[in-house]
Amino acid sequence: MEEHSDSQMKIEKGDYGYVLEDVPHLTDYISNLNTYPNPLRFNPAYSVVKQYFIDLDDTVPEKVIVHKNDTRGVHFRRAGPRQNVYFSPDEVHACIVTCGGLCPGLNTVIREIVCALYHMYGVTRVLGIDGGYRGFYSKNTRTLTPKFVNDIHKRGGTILGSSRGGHDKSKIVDSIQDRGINQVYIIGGDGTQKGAAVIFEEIKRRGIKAVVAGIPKTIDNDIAVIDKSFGFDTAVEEAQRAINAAHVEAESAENGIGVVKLMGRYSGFIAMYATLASRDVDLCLIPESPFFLEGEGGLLEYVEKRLKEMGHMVIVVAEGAGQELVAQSNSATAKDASGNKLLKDVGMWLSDQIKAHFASKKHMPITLKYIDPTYMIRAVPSNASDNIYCTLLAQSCVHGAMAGFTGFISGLVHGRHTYIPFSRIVDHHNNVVITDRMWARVLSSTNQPSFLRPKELIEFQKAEEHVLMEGENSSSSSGTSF
Ligand SMILES: Nc1ncnc2c1ncn2[C@@H]1O[C@H](COP(=O)(O)OP(=O)(O)OP(=O)(O)O)[C@@H](O)[C@H]1O
Ligand SMILES: O=P(O)(O)OC[C@H]1O[C@](O)(CO)[C@@H](O)[C@@H]1O
Ligand SMILES: [Mg+2]
Repeated sequence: MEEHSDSQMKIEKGDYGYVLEDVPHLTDYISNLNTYPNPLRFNPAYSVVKQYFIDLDDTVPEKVIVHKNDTRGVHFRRAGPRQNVYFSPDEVHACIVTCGGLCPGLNTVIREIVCALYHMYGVTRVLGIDGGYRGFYSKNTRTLTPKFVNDIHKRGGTILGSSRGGHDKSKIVDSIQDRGINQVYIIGGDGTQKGAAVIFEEIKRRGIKAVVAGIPKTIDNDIAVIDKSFGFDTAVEEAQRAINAAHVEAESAENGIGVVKLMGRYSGFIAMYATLASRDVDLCLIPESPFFLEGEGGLLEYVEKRLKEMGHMVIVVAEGAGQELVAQSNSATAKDASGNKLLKDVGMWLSDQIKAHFASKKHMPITLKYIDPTYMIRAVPSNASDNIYCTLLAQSCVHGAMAGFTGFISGLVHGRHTYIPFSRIVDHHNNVVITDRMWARVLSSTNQPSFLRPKELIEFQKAEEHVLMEGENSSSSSGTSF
């Protein structure tokens, strides 16, 4: 195998077009490190497992749908415990931080990192950093023990608190160095993982023996490469409650309309999945699919038609949908502390537009109820399947850190736990591909028009072909496509 690496990527190439997009390791920049037998060998629960340790060469392919003449393509290192580790248990001083918006499952991930460190590896020093990145240099820490975290997975939010903004590289790495922290677990979204990559580079530059490991988080489910982000299923499940309420309200009134706004800043995965799960939705609007209100084939014409047919309708709108239309009536833009654009309230705007349209149609009075459950769907504790998923992500992350890997996130790729370099997930988002079959399923379930004129449709198809030719997997790189 020949090895190519630069500061961004560590790539190994093998036969038949095999590519390993590897993650950094402490030995890349520190020589003569001691190794120790993995303590799991002596753990009564795990020592009975036939082949518990991961083969050093195990990797997971990025693409599973292949053709006869395809090259083997990109692979990621398989996650899991290694025979030998690069830390002795009493040497480890770990810390955990949560950043960005809330997401169901954050507390489960915290709990399971602490428990894996204690129970699998015999580590007893774990710190919680309060209030996101700025907590490293402006707040007190708290000691995390299995007893302290025992019940936290039953609560929504994060016991550590979270924040946006406040990423100061030097102050954060100074704090890590001053406290003697040598394992940094960072849970957060794309912004957080960009920040984690910067921390990793600085730690490496200073030559410190400390690993940086991320667990990607966002209920929007738009993180590249991975099958699905934790908390997404819970959020979709919770969204059903709002959609049900909207349906009940709409059905009970003459020409009743229920409008539900769901999260999704750049991508419509929550809206799309909540719509498909519910089957009560007549119109689903997402950021990826443009729409227009007035005239033939427009949204208002469809609403009128649907009301005439059914007597009621339910609309689900992702918060990032139609932002360019809303901006025409309200052009002020603001940003949050992390520099993310603050969105206009498309749900309220859409409700007003629909009301105004029907106000002029005296023969067709409507009753519209607007439900905004945005924060309710992310503030709940994670459901059963997300709890298990969070547990495995946390354990994988701990195994990787103990094995000396650094600058990685732990993520599920086609059902296998892997270590993925930061650079692969921070550079672009996953989006709903509206020329994929999944979006077609939504259109056929709601019966809504696509709002795309033939010329626009051709442009979307061309853009998608271009992405595929560049070797990307489009939305099927995410396990959210079937
Ligand atoms: N490019 C960057 N470099 C360094 N730090 C960053 C960068 N982008 C964001 N951060 C830091 O990461 C933290 C979280 O970022 P952000 O508020 O964008 O949330 P996120 O992790 O993307 O999660 P969410 O899914 O809620 O958007 C903030 O403290 C922010 O300062
Ligand atoms: O109001 P906050 O906390 O900034 O979070 C809102 C954002 O968080 C997200 O869930 C991203 O994770 C977006 O969908 C949403 O725009
Ligand atoms: Mg983000």
